[in-house]
Amino acid sequence: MSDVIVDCIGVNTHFGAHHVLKNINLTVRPGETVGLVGESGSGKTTLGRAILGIGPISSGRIVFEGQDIGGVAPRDRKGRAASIQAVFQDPYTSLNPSMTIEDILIEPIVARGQAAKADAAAQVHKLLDQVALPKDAAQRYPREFSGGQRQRIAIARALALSPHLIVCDEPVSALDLSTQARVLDLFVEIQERTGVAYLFVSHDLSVVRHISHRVAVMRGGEIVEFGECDQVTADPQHDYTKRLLLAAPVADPVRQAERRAALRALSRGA
Ligand SMILES: Nc1ncnc2c1ncn2[C@@H]1O[C@H](COP(=O)(O)OP(=O)(O)OP(=O)(O)O)[C@@H](O)[C@H]1O
Repeated sequence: MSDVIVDCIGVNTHFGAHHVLKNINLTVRPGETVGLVGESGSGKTTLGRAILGIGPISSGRIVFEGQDIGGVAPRDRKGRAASIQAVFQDPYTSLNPSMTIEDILIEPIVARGQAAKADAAAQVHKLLDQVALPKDAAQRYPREFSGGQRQRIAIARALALSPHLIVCDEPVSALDLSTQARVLDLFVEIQERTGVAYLFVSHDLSVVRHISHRVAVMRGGEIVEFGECDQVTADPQHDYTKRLLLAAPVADPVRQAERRAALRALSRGA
C-alpha cells in the first residue's frame, strides 16, 4: 500500500480575484488523522471541498490513491470518489428529514450501484452497531434523535461505502462539549477498527489535538505549519498556533483561567 492516500501538490484556488488557497502542500497517510485548523476564512473548507471533488482548484494537483483527481469532474470519478466520504458540521440539516434512518444509510450504497436495496438493508444493523446506536433506530426518523445521535448517523452513512478517507468538516462544533468528547472518541475508535484516514477540519485546536496524528495550520489561505501534533502545538516559536489553542473554548473553568493567563502573557510578549 502507498504511504500517502491523498497528496495536495501546489494547490491554488481563486474565487474571482480572491486568492483563497495559496500553494497548498498537504499529505494524508492511510489510517492517520490530519487536523486542519485555522481561523474563520483561512480556507479550510475550500481545501476540504477541493479534496472531496466538490470545490474547484485553479492550479496544482490533488492525487488520491495514486490518481490525479484535480480537474476531473466529480461525476466522472464515481469509483474513486466512493473511497472519499464526508461528515459535515450540522447534523440537523445534513440528514433528509423525510427518510428513515435505514433509507438514509442504504442510499449511498444503492446510488453507487454497490448493492440492491434488499442486500443493502442487511448492512444497516452493522452500520448502526459501528456507531453504537440501537437496531431499532433503523425505522425511525432524524427528528427523533439528538444532535450527537444525528452525527453518529451521519458517520454511519459515511462508513456505508467503506471509505479510505473521510473529510470531516467541523463535525463536532455544533454539539455541546460532553457530546463532542463522545463523538470524537467514536471517530478514534472507528479509525482503530477500520483503518480509515481522516482530514479533520476545525477552528478549534484543542479538538484537533485530541484526535490528530499531524496538524496543518492554515492562515490566510496558506499552510503556515504542518507537523506532528505535539510538535506543532507545543513549539514556542509558533505564536500563531499558540493563540489558536488558547482561544479555543474549554469546559473546565480552571483550564479556562490558565489559558486566559497564558494568552495575556503571550499578548504582552508579542
Ligand atoms: N464559492 C465561493 N465564492 C467566493 N468566495 C468563497 C467561496 N467559498 C469560500 N469563499 C471565500 O474563501 C475564503 C475561505 O473560506 P473557507 O470557507 O474555506 O474558510 P474556513 O477556514 O473554512 O472558514 P470557517 O472556519 O468560517 O468555515 C473566505 O474568504 C470565503 O469568503
